[in-house]
Amino acid sequence: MSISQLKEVKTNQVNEYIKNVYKKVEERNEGEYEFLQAVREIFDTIKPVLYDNPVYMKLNILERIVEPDRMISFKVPWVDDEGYVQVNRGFRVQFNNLLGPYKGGLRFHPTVNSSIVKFLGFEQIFKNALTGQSIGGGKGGADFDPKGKSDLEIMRFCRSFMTELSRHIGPNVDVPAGDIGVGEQEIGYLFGQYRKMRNSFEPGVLTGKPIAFGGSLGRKEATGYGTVYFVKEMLEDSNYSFQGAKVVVSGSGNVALYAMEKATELGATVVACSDSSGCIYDENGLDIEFLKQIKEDEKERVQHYTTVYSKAKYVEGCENIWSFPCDIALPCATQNELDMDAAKALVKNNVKAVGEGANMPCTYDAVNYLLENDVLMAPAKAANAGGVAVSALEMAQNNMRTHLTKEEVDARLQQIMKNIYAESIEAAKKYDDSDNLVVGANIASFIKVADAIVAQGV
Ligand SMILES: NC(=O)C1=CN([C@@H]2O[C@H](COP(=O)(O)OP(=O)(O)OC[C@H]3O[C@@H](n4cnc5c(N)ncnc54)[C@H](O)[C@@H]3O)[C@@H](O)[C@H]2O)C=CC1
Ligand SMILES: O=C(O)CCC(=O)C(=O)O
Repeated sequence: MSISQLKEVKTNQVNEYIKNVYKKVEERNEGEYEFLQAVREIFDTIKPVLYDNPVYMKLNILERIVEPDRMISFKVPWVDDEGYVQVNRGFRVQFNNLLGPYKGGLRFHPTVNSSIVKFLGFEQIFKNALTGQSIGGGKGGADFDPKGKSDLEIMRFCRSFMTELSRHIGPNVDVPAGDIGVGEQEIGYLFGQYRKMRNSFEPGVLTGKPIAFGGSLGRKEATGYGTVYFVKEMLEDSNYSFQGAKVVVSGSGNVALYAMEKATELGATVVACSDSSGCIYDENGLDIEFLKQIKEDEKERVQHYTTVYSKAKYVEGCENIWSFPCDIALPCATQNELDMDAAKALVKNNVKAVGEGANMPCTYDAVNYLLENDVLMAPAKAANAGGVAVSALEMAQNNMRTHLTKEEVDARLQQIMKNIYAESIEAAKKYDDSDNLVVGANIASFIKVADAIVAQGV
């Protein structure tokens, strides 16, 4: 057999293996579109690694990686302010703990279901591997909508949620944190109930805690800052920077606010942001301090911004955010918020770079369209890994009963984001002969997890 024939045989074996495993994943997870989307993106990008390491196929790494260690689903009854009992469904997926305790956030949002939790948990495995810290992959949440609930209702919900979750987690077992709808306040209530259930003060069981009982300085800012640090590395490689750039950010929650703050600090003008109702736009730049005040302290909608800044424009409908011209787009709200139409609008307006602050914010076809049109693409697994990386620093501080300063955390975060960029670009060049960071981040993280599976046996 000639060398080219041999290569063809090997390529066919890889394609056949991937096709067969994906078919099983589809059958086992019918209708779980977000999860299937996340799996497909990994499978489509790691072919060269399987080609070079056939042992991964012999040991059936793909089928082992896509099946969670366990998926927990539970009832969360709670009493509303009118005295009625409400029931929600809670979830925790413990995907794998090959590299460290299961680690990943909790999301409280009405759309939470097993597909959402599994896609997030699956992404978390690879993201956490990229951080270079000892953390495995997990995620959780509930179909509870905190919007419009009183503080007391949120507290009662959190305490009921933790009553069940507490039996499945622990500082060396599984360490949840925040995500959409779960911030410092919810983590505080969850921690309070865990402490009561266990009669034990174990700060390392949750991250994103208030500073007073073991939270890390810099955790609140870490995901947004980290996204901007990653995009900065990517831009610099193309002789470009945030200085003077026009930036559009979707969302106005934890990730979005701190991405806007850091981009502004680096000399960019943030011209637009959004919430689930609509967008605000000001070509002269938004006042980020004021935005933080209305979102974090006053819990207002973004439209409220225009009551003080009358020159800013409010546009109904969050999907309109991508029609505002910009050099850099940072989707920081939710999954699949940037679709093909949005990608086309961005390309038409000559966008230079897209940095994913949210998890899987771009649809599969949008990512490919952006790449085909030479837009620099910072994929979520790499770009938003700063939050969980600082969570791991919080765990380390809790273990050692010590505190890092905000400056120390920020310096560590910057170095971690630089390392993730370097590893991802190196893998892209080695396996894909390209600068494609989507491929690079997937391959760099996949190899770490696959090697751990091999080393730890069946
Ligand atoms: N909080 C963290 O440390 C991390 C969060 N992420 C991801 O970042 C994204 C945002 O999370 P957080 O900022 O923590 O949540 P958050 O609850 O603080 O904020 C979410 C924001 O998005 C807005 N929103 C929801 N759907 C929207 C839509 N379709 N269009 C525009 N805005 C919309 C909400 O109004 C809110 O302002 C999520 O995808 C999350 O999984 C990723 C890594 C870490
Ligand atoms: O800080 C953490 O543990 C998790 C953050 C998170 O949920 C994420 O990276 O998507």
